[in-house]
Amino acid sequence: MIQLQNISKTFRQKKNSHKALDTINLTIEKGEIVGVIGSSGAGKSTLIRCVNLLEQPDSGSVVINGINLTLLKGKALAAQRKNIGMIFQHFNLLSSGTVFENVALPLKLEKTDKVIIRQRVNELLHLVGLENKAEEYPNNLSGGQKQRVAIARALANSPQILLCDEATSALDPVTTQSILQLLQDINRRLHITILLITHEMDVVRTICDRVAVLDHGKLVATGSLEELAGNGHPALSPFITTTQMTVPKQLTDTLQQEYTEGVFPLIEIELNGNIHFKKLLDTIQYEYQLPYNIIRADIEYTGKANFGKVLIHLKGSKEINERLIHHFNQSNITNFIRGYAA
Ligand SMILES: Nc1ncnc2c1ncn2[C@@H]1O[C@H](COP(=O)(O)OP(=O)(O)OP(=O)(O)O)[C@@H](O)[C@H]1O
Repeated sequence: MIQLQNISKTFRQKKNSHKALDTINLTIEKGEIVGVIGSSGAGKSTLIRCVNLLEQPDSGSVVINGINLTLLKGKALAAQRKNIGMIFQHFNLLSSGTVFENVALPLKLEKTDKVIIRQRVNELLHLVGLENKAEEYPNNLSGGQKQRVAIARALANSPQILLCDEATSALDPVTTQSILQLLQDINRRLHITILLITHEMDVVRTICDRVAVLDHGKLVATGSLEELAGNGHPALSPFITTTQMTVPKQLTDTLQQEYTEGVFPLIEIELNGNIHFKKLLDTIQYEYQLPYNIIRADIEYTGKANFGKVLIHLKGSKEINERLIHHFNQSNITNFIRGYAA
């Protein structure tokens, strides 16, 4: 179990100081996969680096399986760190060493017997599906293969915890899925606790049991995606759809900001715990009996909840369109009129 208790960290540079982490309290149970999300600069890397004390917090405690790492130094700390593997966005492999040598490195540093090293490295390469690449150099591998080598190396000392700092951010979507599958497999087979940083909601949806949302150094929400999305938690919405939906060409030709005769509102609606897509369409179609066109839809489904955005062209009379928009406003359904088009 990982317990982060009242962790704070301020970076000071000349006259400037920046509080990167502000009194973070987070507990991660053994065997969990927890994703940390937050916008750029929110403190994600700093937080994950505090877990293995690559970054020393100014105050607070990092307690792992009951041992307070923040009180340890030197050899005692090094011994505890062996229990925590880490992988990075850019893999951080030794380009002058073969795949075998890269994976063997942590064991060599431990002065492990050569026969045992060979056996263990082969086991690890088998686990990550690279048994036939042992003698290759990292430069001859794809991004996904490099990350597999990094994962094998991170597991060399049989850690109970794996920290992943944007581990799939440099990979294409298909490779991302295969690395996530590998991480999930490792979590299940070896019961390794995984704490990962990501800015991709897909990563969270694919493998995380829980998500922790950081905002300006503060932990603003924790829970399963279903819980947070189901409650329409505002902390999640920036990671779902941040950009405005583009209006297609056939509508921009007649798009105008004010209502006049012959144009109809183009309305962007946010889907969250407050409103489900199906309920939204039922309201428009059956309750208000309003003709409409769905112009764009970007929807994620998690459990019973959905979240995302839809762009709808309401084609009713001026009065009924306005009544529906009033209903949205009264019901806390976030909406934004992008203009009026024919
Ligand atoms: N070594 C450092 N010295 C000074 N400031 C730092 C240092 N490391 C991080 N910061 C600052 O602390 C804040 C949090 O940084 P951090 O890298 O943890 O954020 P992040 O959420 O991981 O961002 P990103 O998604 O862009 O990687 C940022 O404002 C950053 O500039």
